[in-house]
Amino acid sequence: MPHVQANGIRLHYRFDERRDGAADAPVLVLSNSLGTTLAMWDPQIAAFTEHFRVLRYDMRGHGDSDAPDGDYSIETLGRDVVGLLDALGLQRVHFCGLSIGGLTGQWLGLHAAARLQRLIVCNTAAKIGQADGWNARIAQVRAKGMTDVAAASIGRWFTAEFVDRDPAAVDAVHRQLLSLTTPGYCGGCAAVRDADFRGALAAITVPTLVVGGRGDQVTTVADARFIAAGVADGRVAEISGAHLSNIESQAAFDAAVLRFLGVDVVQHLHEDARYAIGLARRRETLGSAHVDRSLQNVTPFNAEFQDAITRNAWGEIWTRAGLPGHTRSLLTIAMLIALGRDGELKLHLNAARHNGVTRDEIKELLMQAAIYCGVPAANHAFSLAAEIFAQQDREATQA
Ligand SMILES: O=C(O)CC1=CCC(=O)O1
Repeated sequence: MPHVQANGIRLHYRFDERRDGAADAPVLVLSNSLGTTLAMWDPQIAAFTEHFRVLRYDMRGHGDSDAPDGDYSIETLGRDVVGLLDALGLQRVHFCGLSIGGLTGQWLGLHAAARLQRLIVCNTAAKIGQADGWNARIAQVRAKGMTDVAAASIGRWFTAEFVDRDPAAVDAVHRQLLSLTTPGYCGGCAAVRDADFRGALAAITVPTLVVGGRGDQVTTVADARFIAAGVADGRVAEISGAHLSNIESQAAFDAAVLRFLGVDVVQHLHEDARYAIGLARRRETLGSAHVDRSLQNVTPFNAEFQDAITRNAWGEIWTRAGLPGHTRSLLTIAMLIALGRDGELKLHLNAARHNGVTRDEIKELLMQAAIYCGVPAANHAFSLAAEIFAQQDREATQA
């Protein structure tokens, strides 16, 4: 288990060479979230080492790195990274950090830009949470240890659907949380509590990708958009999943990061990965119940068609970064009205709410359709929409 002496502590790291052994390949550094270890990046290693040498480390207070007593700061965590790079003789790297790792990334973008080629900050914000909340969490861990906080974290970090689908992956993260010491975890909480980059983002000039999880309630897609709009050269990739989106939506996460780092993902994406990305996007838009029904109804006759829809419609087009899901839903409804395809139209009138489309927006769309598709088409669409809304209301009262 290699360690370096960096910024006054022993920092544990792991360096995975590129698959083909290219010693001069660019380096991608991965920085973990509060409460996890460098093992949180296990799902990424196979795809990332196809293209990069991958350096991951346990942030101070976590895993096998030293956990000194006292409050940490994001500046200290940033200087740990600079110390790690110096110790390993690495001048410039790509840096990818999640949550507190994304705060560290913002600090590096401001104070160590010369060391960065490209910056990726994931499931993070310019400011995460409020001081009161962090102080309460610190007090809870000091009084009772990690048990309750670990259970609550799992509830925030993954969607319920993922907890059911992949309990082993969730359990691995739970064990990382339980392995932490009180000083290590509380020191990290203090660093998050005190970090606020809201007024400083414009000074980050390194090209930056901000990855946001559509199901992330901790650091939202709105937080991701705020960072991307604030830095000089930013863009957002919205993917499925909650806070630990690299685990929950591995294929989409890998694709977003690799695309930003210049890998021709369309070429490189394995069909299984495209299927996984597509299935997650399809579930998110149409709802898991509908997708489960479709999968249960697969027959030898329609299996290849179902597979093609998942990979192409959902894995390739609905996941493209160029338009938000909200716009794609509105466009899809408009096209289905024009084509007069009632079955698909009802499906998307029902699903659009999952992409943030409101009933008022659907009404406006139907008014517009009355001009461009004709009054009979819009009239019919109004009655289908009314049917769908009534059904949604019935389901809401039954729930
Ligand atoms: O602990 C959480 O739920 C969220 C979090 C904030 C910073 C981090 O790394 O995780």
